[in-house]
Amino acid sequence: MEETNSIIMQVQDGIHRSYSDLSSPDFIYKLEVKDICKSYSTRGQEKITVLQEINLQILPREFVCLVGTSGCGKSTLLNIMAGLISPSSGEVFVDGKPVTGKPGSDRGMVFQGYTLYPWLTVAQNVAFGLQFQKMPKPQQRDRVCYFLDVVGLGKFAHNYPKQLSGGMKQRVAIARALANEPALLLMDEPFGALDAQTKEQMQEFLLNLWEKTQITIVMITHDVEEAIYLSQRVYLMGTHPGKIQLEIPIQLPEYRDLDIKLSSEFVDIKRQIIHGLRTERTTINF
Ligand SMILES: Nc1ncnc2c1ncn2[C@@H]1O[C@H](COP(=O)(O)OP(=O)(O)OP(=O)(O)O)[C@@H](O)[C@H]1O
Repeated sequence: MEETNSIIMQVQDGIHRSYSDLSSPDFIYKLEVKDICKSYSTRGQEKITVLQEINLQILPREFVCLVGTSGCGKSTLLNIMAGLISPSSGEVFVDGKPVTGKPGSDRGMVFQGYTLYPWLTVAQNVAFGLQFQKMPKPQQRDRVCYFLDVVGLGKFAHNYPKQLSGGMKQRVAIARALANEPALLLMDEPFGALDAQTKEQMQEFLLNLWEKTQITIVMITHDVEEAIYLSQRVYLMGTHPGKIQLEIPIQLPEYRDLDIKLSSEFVDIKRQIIHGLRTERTTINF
């Protein structure tokens, strides 16, 4: 392989996306987390440090998952990336620009709970953010139709959320985030509430969507198999305080089907991550 400074060196076999040359002076990470620390002051108790010196660099069009034991600070970190909460120190950059405000057209967010507005139709939910951009109505309609088709829900535009299954609701939430055309999608356990079968369908759907788009995705999950199946890199977070414990490049072909979960390569990676999580759990002092 020729590209010596490219992340594709980490991937064996299969078809690769051509990432830019990391050594180029013009190279800008899609997302860069620099020396992030976060402490909370709790009433009557001393300050707790939740995140300590977190540094991450995410490439354009990468799919990266964060895993870690409960309470290690994953959601806090994702919310800092989104600009929903401020770090105590350090900075986050998207496309080289510091993150200062709430998610907008550059950063989309999808949460675990079904965060749709129950009084709005599916189409109105997807259009919600577009109204704030003051986009003309015909353009809004086109954009909503397009993204409902992308998530396979074109026929449900006039339905209400209560008429949809859990997986369908999450697809609407993804369409709503995508409708703003973010270059970066931040997902906090988006499939955590789904049954095993729907979850696998959604994993296939998301991987397919990612393959078809240029989008960069950072996702939190408790499901180690999900993290390996979806991403190019997994970060294992340690706890008390939260920190990056291990970075695991996922050396699997980029185009994957669900059966890859049964392969020996996949199981080897799973073993590595599960051992990392176990070690972390046994070193926690409560
Ligand atoms: N607003 C807050 N004030 C005080 N402590 C907080 C606040 N938000 C989170 N914490 C604490 O920060 C730590 C990290 O929480 P966070 O939700 O980021 O963890 P997590 O890894 O996402 O957990 P889980 O996997 O269970 O969702 C926890 O100990 C939590 O109690």
